[in-house]
Amino acid sequence: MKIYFATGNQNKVNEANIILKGLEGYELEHLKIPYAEIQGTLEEVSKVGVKEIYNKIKKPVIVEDSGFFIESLNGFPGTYSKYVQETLGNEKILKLLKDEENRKAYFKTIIGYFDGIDLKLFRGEIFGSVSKEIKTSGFGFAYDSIFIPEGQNKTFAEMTTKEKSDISHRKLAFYKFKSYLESKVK
Ligand SMILES: O=c1[nH]c(=O)c2ncn([C@@H]3O[C@H](COP(=O)(O)OP(=O)(O)OP(=O)(O)O)[C@@H](O)[C@H]3O)c2[nH]1
Ligand SMILES: [Mg+2]
Repeated sequence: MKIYFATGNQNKVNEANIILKGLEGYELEHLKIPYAEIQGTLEEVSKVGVKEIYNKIKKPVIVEDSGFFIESLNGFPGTYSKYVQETLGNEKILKLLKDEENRKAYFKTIIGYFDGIDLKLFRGEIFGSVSKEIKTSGFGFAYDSIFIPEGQNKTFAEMTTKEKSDISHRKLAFYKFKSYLESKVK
């Protein structure tokens, strides 16, 4: 069965394909249809977005809304992560955190699934800290070069996409989605 993934972010599709590798009976197809991202939580954006796309294609579909949340900045940039990444960027984010002791941060992903009957949300989060400098080996995207997952000594951008996808917020959310799909097949 084909499931459509409506996103404008190829990085998400790449990571989702790695995570869902080996899933029997389903095939994920990238759909480059945009959807309105309401001002709200990741959960609200995903719920409204997945219904909007379903109503256009009338086929099982997922959307994914994610964000990067910095504790000492009261959760900023959160649901505005894309806009903040495009306007401020990592250099200025690190400037905001200059001399800040509390470097705690986390990524959160919500996958919204709708097939016309079932509306489901799948959440993934990974906690860690903001690095003191931009560190990359050329992997990852956006905030990956300033985020060090808990228990690791390198940023997401210093990890290969496979290494990141073994532990990321996206992995956890897609893993729950995969378990849900496998339970439907039974
Ligand atoms: O360093 C990062 N590692 C990640 O793994 C990651 N996942 C999301 N993000 C950031 O948060 C925004 C979410 O915005 P977002 O979920 O609306 O995605 P998007 O607008 O890029 O695509 P989409 O909405 O078409 O799916 C994105 O633009 C990125 O800046 C990430 N940053
Ligand atoms: Mg978006």
